[in-house]
Amino acid sequence: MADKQILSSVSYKNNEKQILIVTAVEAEKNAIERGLGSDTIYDISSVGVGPVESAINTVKILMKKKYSLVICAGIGGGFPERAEIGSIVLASKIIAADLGAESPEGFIPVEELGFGKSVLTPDLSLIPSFADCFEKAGINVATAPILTLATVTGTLEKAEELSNRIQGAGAEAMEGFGVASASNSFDIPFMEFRAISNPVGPRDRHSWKIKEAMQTLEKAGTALKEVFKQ
Ligand SMILES: O=C(O)c1cccc(C(=O)CC[C@H]2O[C@@H](n3cnc4c(=O)[nH]cnc43)[C@H](O)[C@@H]2O)c1
Repeated sequence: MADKQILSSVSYKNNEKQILIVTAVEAEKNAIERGLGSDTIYDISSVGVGPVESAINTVKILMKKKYSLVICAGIGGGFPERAEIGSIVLASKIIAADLGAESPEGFIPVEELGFGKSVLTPDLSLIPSFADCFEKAGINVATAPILTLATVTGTLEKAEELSNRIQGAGAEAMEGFGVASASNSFDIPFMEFRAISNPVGPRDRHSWKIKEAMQTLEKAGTALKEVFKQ
C-alpha cells in the first residue's frame, strides 16, 4: 500500500484511537501531551524506565486494546557528530546493544550465541512522514539506529565501543527494545524516536539538557497531529 494508505489505515478507525505512544516517565508523557492538546488520535501512557518494566507495561496495555501502531518516545542520549542536543533521532533499527556476552575478543550479540535476536526493525514506511512533520516543526531530525541499554553509558570507552560496534548509531535509551518486543509479540507495527538530552559518553550530569529535550518533545507532540493528516 502507498504510504498515504498505510498512514490512513493506522490513524484511526470508527474514531477509535488506534495509535499508542509510550514514554518511560510522566514528564515525557506530559511534554508530548502539551504539544498534542486534547483533540488527538493518540493514546499515551508512561510505562517505566528500562527494557523490562517498559515491556511488561506495554504488554499490559496491548492486552486491553488492539492498536495499529505503537510509538516509543522520550529523551535519549545522542552519539556525538550524529545527534545534537535538542534534535530528534528516528529509529531505523532498534537494537538491544547489551543483549549478548562479553568476551576477550569483544561483545558477542545474542544472535551469534544462537539465543534469539537483538535487532528489531520499525515500520520504515512511516519515517518520511514523521521526519517531514518534525522538520516542519523546526526540529533537526536524523534517522539512525537507536540502541537500548539497561545501563546508561557513562565512559568514553563504552561510548566508543558502541559507536565502533554499531555503525551509524544515532542515540541510546533504555526502553525501545522492550516496547518493540512487546508490540512485535502482538504483530503491531512500532517505531521509536528520541529527543536528545545529553551526549553519550562520560557521565556528566551537567551535560544533561533535560529541559531542552522536553521542549523538543512538546514540539514533536504538536507535529504528530499533522503526520496522519497528509
Ligand atoms: O546519571 C544521572 O545522574 C542521571 C540523571 C538523570 C537521568 C538519568 C537517567 O538514567 C535517565 C534515563 C531515562 O532517560 C533516557 N535516557 C536519556 N538519556 C539517556 C542515555 O544517554 N542513555 C540511556 N538512556 C537515556 C532513558 O530512556 C531512561 O528513560 C541519569
